[in-house]
Amino acid sequence: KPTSFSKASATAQSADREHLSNSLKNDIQENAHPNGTRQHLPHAIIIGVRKGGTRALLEMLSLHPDVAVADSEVHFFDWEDQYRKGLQWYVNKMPFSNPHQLTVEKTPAYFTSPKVPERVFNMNESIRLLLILRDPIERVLSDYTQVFYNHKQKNKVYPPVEELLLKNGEINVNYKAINRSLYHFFMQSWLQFFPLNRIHIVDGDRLISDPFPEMEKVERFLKLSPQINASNFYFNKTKGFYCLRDGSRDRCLHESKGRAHPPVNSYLLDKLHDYFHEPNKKFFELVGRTFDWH
Ligand SMILES: Nc1ncnc2c1ncn2[C@@H]1O[C@H](COP(=O)(O)OS(=O)(=O)O)[C@@H](OP(=O)(O)O)[C@H]1O
Repeated sequence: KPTSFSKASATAQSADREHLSNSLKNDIQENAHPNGTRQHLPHAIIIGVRKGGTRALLEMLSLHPDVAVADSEVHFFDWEDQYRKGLQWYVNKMPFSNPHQLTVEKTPAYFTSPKVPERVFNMNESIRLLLILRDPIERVLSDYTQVFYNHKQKNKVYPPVEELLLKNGEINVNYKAINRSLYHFFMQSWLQFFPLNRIHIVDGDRLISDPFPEMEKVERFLKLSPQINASNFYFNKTKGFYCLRDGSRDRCLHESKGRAHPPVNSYLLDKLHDYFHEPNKKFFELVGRTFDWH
């Protein structure tokens, strides 16, 4: 059990716990399909980070025959109205799978949502968690780009990136995209409920540049037989990213994945590097590992 188990116990009276006891895990119907497949609570969850490469990770994991993935983001633990629907609702969102398969869902917002670590712990304290992180500055720019395009789709204007990143000449710490890249802050919350060896961190920058070795590590963490191969990946020059090859089927990620980021001048980049230096260091200490972040 995590060392902070007593902390979790102390909050056992919380509304969440009561809510969960109303939908006891034993009462859950693992809906059976006539073909023998069933829906299960997830054995592993990709908890984030937003824009870290969560979709790529899920798609790459689904190359494995012993993995069944929920295609859409479920947002069970982070959206109050969904969480109130209870675990049966959650199971109903899961894919039908064979007995030998692991069920996996991904919701990138879980990592940064304050109530989620305890809620996941209450469901299954020995669940395996996958966290994909990339250079915090790249993540900020990717986050900005995502929101920029969301606005564009609705014919709305969105401020230039510099305007959001800076306030009175300093990094705007209230800008959400900056805040979400403070990995050490959110990681601390997860480590209050889960030991480090239950959280596998995927290097999102490496998943982009050379996905196969990262996926081998994921297979090992999930105790899956090594079935994903280097031949499952090929570099698509037009897309500028690796795409997947599954039997004779080739597929790249959606065009919204791998978009160009706005150019940022070197003055602002230096400021961002300075700003993230300490938080990154704290994160490396927390997880006992370093990453090639600039
Ligand atoms: N193989 C491959 N193909 C395309 N894109 C890839 C791939 N591997 C990782 N990525 C990176 O994934 C980034 C999007 O991250 P997420 O899927 O976590 O975004 S989201 O939070 O679900 O919106 C996305 O961010 P952007 O480059 O900013 O679009 C990609 O850099």
